[in-house]
Amino acid sequence: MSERMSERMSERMGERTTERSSTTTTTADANRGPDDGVPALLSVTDLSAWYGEARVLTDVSVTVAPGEVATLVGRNGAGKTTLLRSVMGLHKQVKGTVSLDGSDLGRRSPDARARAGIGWVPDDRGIYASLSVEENLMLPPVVHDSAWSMEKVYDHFPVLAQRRDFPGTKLSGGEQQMLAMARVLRMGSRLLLLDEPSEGLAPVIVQRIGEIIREIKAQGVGVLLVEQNVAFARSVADRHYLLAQGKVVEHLSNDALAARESELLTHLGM
Ligand SMILES: Nc1ncnc2c1ncn2[C@@H]1O[C@H](COP(=O)(O)OP(=O)(O)OP(=O)(O)O)[C@@H](O)[C@H]1O
Repeated sequence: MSERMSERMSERMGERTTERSSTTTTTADANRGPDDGVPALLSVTDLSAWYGEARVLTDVSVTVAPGEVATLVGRNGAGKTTLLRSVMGLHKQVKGTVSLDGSDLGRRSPDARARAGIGWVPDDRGIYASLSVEENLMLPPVVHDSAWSMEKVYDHFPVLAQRRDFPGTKLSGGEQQMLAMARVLRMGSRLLLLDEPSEGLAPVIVQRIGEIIREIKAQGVGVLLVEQNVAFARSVADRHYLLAQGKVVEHLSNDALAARESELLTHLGM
């Protein structure tokens, strides 16, 4: 693998209020899973982030339990992608704690975080255009014994089996999204960071992506999902963190989000 490709691999593996809330996040909440007795897979505690002098996240705390889907919702610029990038270790100007299975990841590199079980699916999907579907799937290392076999990948994503020899350039947006998700599952990632997986996709493909997220969840994988499409977020997630100006301003159950969907769409520009 060339140095450039290796660098890009690391990037891909790594990467690139109101009081009406039904539940409001506190630091104490962030240290345990959402359900009593369920330890968090991911705990982000009091995370702040900067670009130069500009502070874009302030004391954000979120958790994701195994087999749980939590979303980050909020208008453009709220800090959602920066939070995912910080969890992956791609954004380095941060303060606060990110723990996986109770272990503080400290200053570990994106590559080390990927090896620890965090899978990054960036909004541009990060497919290697010159490589075939199969090569894209085979390139990253297997990092955990829960890694999906190629048979399992093709069983869950039959379209990828049909396209296995196609170069990345010949895939539709939906196929690229499925390939990006399949790639981290083949690695054995236990926590997926998904950045707007429904963006730009036809409704029928969005529906399929939703089915896949529910299947992944049923297998115990945790998902932290950035999503602007509230209906889609509601259809796959258990809980929602509402971000505004770099802060978690509300922590909503799925029912609470549903009850306030039109208000959120109108007032938050989502
Ligand atoms: N590379 C960068 N340099 C400087 N500021 C940045 C950079 N990337 C993002 N920002 C700023 O950080 C803030 C948070 O951006 P971020 O992309 O995390 O928000 P977001 O909620 O994911 O929104 P979007 O969906 O538009 O990406 C915004 O004010 C944005 O302008």
